[in-house]
Amino acid sequence: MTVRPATTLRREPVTITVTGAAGQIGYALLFRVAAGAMFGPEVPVRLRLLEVPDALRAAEGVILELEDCAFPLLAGVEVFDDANRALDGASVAVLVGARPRTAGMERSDLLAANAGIFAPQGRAINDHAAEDIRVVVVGNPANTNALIAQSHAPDVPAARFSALTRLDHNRALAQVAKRVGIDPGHVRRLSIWGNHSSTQYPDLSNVTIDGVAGHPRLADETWIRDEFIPRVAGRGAEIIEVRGRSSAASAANAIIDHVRDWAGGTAPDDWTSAALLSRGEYGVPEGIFCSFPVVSAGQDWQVVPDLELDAGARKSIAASVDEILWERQVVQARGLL
Ligand SMILES: NC(=O)c1ccc[n+]([C@@H]2O[C@H](COP(=O)([O-])OP(=O)(O)OC[C@H]3O[C@@H](n4cnc5c(N)ncnc54)[C@H](O)[C@@H]3O)[C@@H](O)[C@H]2O)c1
Ligand SMILES: O=C(O)C[C@H](O)C(=O)O
Repeated sequence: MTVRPATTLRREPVTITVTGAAGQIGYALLFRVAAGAMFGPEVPVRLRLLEVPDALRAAEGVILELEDCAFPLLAGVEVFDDANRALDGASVAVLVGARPRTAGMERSDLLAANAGIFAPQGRAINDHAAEDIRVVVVGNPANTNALIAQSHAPDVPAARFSALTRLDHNRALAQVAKRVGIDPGHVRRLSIWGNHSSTQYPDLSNVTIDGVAGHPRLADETWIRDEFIPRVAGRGAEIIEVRGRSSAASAANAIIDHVRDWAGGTAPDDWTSAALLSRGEYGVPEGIFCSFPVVSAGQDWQVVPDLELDAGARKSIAASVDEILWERQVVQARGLL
C-alpha cells in the first residue's frame, strides 16, 4: 500500500468565475488563483472566464498562457461570452468586467451602463451558480454594481454578495505601517467605511499595533485629516496618475485576500473591510452596499458590532453613505433596480 502524505490529498475543484478576464486585473489575478493563492496549495480550481465577444480572442490567449504554466492545481479553464454559461456551477464569482468611464461621460451614465452588465450577471448567478456561491464585485462603481447584481438574484441569500473594499483596507494598513515604521502584519483592527470612492472613511480609531491600542504616532489628528485619509481615499486616482493605468496587481491581490478570508476565516483578534448589503448597522440605511469592518468564521461575513464612532466619524460615514444613496437613486430613477 502506498501512503500519500497529507499535502497531496486532493479535494474537489472549486469553480471560480472571473468576468473581464482579458483585462488588466484579470491578467494579474488568474495566474495567482491558478497557483493556489486563493484556496491554498491543496485545493484544485476550475476557472470559468467571461468576456465580451471582442475580447474573447485575448482571453483565449490568457488561457494559452495558463496552460503553459502547467499549474498542478488548475483543473480546467474555459472562456464564454454568455454569463449564464460562465456562471454555471460557480462557487465564487469575481465580477471585474465593467464599463469604464470615457471622455464626456457623466457618472450617472456610467451607473446606467454598468447596470446593463450587472443585472444580467445577477440573474445568471441566481439561475446557474452553485448553492455555496460567494460573489465579490470589483468593477466600478463597485458598491452600486453589487446592489444591482444582488437585486437580480432574489433566490440567493443577500449575504453572499459583497463589493471589494479590501484594496482600500490594504492601502490603509500600508500607510499606518509606514507611519509607525513597522511591517503591515503588526497592524490590526483598521476599518474602511462607506463607498469604494474618494468619499470613503478610513478609520484608525480602533487600530492596534502588536495588540496595543493608542500608538502615539497615530494620534496626530492633523496627519490623519490632511495626509492619511486623503492618501488612502485618493490612492486609486494617484495610481492612475503615476502609473498611467488603474491599479491591477494590487486589486488582484485584494480580491485574493477578500475571498481567502471570507472562505477561510479572518485572523483572530482582527477584522477586515468589505462592502455588504446594509441591514441598518451603525445607522447606515438598509438596502445599500456599504463598507464595514467585518469578520468571517468561514461562512458569511459579519459586521463587527458595537464599535464606538465619534461625531466626526459619523459625519464622514454619512457623507459617503449619501453618495451611495445618490448612486442608488440614479439607477432606481432609470428603472434599473
Ligand atoms: N473595487 C476596487 O478596489 C477596484 C480596484 C481597481 C479597479 N477596479 C475596477 O475594476 C474594473 C476592471 O478594471 P481593469 O483594470 O481590469 O479594466 P480593463 O479595462 O483592463 O478590463 C476590463 C475587462 O472587462 C471586460 N468587460 C467589459 N464588459 C464586460 C462584460 N459585460 N462581461 C464580461 N467582461 C466585460 C472588458 O472587455 C475588459 O477586458 C474597472 O471598473 C475598475 O475601475 C476596482
Ligand atoms: O479604477 C479606478 O477608478 C480606481 C480603482 O477603483 C482603485 O481604487 O484603484
